[in-house]
Amino acid sequence: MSNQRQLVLNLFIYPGGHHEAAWRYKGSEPDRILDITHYQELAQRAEASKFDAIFFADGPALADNVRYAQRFRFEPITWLAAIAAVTKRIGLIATASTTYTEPYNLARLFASLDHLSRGRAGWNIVTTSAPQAAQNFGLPEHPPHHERYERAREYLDVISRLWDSWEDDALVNDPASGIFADTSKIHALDHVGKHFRVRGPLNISRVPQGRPVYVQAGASDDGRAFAARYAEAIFTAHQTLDSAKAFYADIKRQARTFDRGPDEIKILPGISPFIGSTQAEADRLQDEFNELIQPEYSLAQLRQMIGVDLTGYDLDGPVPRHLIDTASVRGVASRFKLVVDIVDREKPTIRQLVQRLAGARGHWVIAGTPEKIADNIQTWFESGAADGFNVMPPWLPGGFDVFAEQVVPILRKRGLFREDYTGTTLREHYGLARPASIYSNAVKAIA
Ligand SMILES: Cc1cc2nc3c(=O)[nH]c(=O)nc-3n(C[C@H](O)[C@H](O)[C@H](O)COP(=O)(O)O)c2cc1C
Repeated sequence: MSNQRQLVLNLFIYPGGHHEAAWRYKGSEPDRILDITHYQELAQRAEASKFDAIFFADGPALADNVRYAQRFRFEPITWLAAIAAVTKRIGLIATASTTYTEPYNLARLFASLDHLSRGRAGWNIVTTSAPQAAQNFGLPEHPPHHERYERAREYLDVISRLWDSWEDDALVNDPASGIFADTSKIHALDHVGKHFRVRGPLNISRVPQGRPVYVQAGASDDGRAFAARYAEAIFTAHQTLDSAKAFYADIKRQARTFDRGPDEIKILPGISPFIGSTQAEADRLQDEFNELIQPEYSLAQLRQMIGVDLTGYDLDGPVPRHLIDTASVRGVASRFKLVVDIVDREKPTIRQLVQRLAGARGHWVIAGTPEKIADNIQTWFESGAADGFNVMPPWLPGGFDVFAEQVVPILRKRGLFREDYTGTTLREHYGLARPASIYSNAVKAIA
């Protein structure tokens, strides 16, 4: 294996593809959106390309305008269990909310996924930004941002101790002696806090990875501080190299204040590539998708991001910047700023702006030849902007296939990406240590 620093590559699967109109594209398979074999095949393809993991986003509410786009959600942990059954190495990252779940239940779900997959589970920790979720849980309103993070911090302390509550050698399972478990190595938490009261211990032995890999995607001050303290991988959205470099440096700096080294956190921006044999062909492909967008959907998305409804405005006229009130941020603060920066930097028409966001909701969308995509990936990777990427194909499966067949070999030839797996767990793919239970002492480094 090359001892050169290697890229992390995840396949970020959005049912129907990341471009909002992907389901209408001639190369898509819209009728397979609820066909588990479609996702099993995608995972097998990602595993054949030696990707680190696949990842599903999630939220406990119908968050988008499903009249015009395939934006509903299956529950990802159950879906990943079916994918685990037909794969052996690829990591399996599911999103779950600290605001709308309870630590004990979620600890069991991820412990089951890590056991059944032999150590491939990752948890994308979200506090849930979609305010409509509150209505599904009997809350009068969506908890404010800072309160969600306060709850998330307590949540992480509790769930980490649940996963640690069986020491690694607590499970004996010895029919001869008749001892199944050494109960002196199984620990109650007796946690009483502001948000949770959890006695513990967990009702299953410690998982192969010790704990699932902690993934997070915070962007606000609270989010970044949380990520610097707990996250082992961070998903993030950036349009420019400079913005990505600034984020990368900030997180690594903050991690040091928690005595965490730079290799303990992998920073993974999203990239959504339109690939063609020439630049013109790649541009045409992107135009083909953008011609399929439906303004009713796009303007509703834009309203969620910047709090302004541009219905009725001339799509080929300028974005009315004066209507965007930067003093009172709407929606997800980081996405709000990202869109306002595009408007200020590029002065797009409304149509150009919604087309810009149609590809991946504010993530980096790039059209070009396989060499150009590989060059840009290498530049971000080598200039301190990324430890790897969440690959977000505009459409599936074709958008992933062309990346795997035409870009990955170039990265491999440049020594930037693995020829083959050297480990079997997600921690080993990411080069992360396996944490020991807090009830024992040494941190057991990976082999
Ligand atoms: C790649 C990526 C994936 C995300 N997936 C989800 C998700 O599945 N569910 C969710 O509620 N939020 C998701 N988010 C939003 C983040 O959890 C977070 O709320 C957002 O980046 C704003 O940061 P903040 O929480 O610090 O305000 C995602 C963000 C990124 C960049």
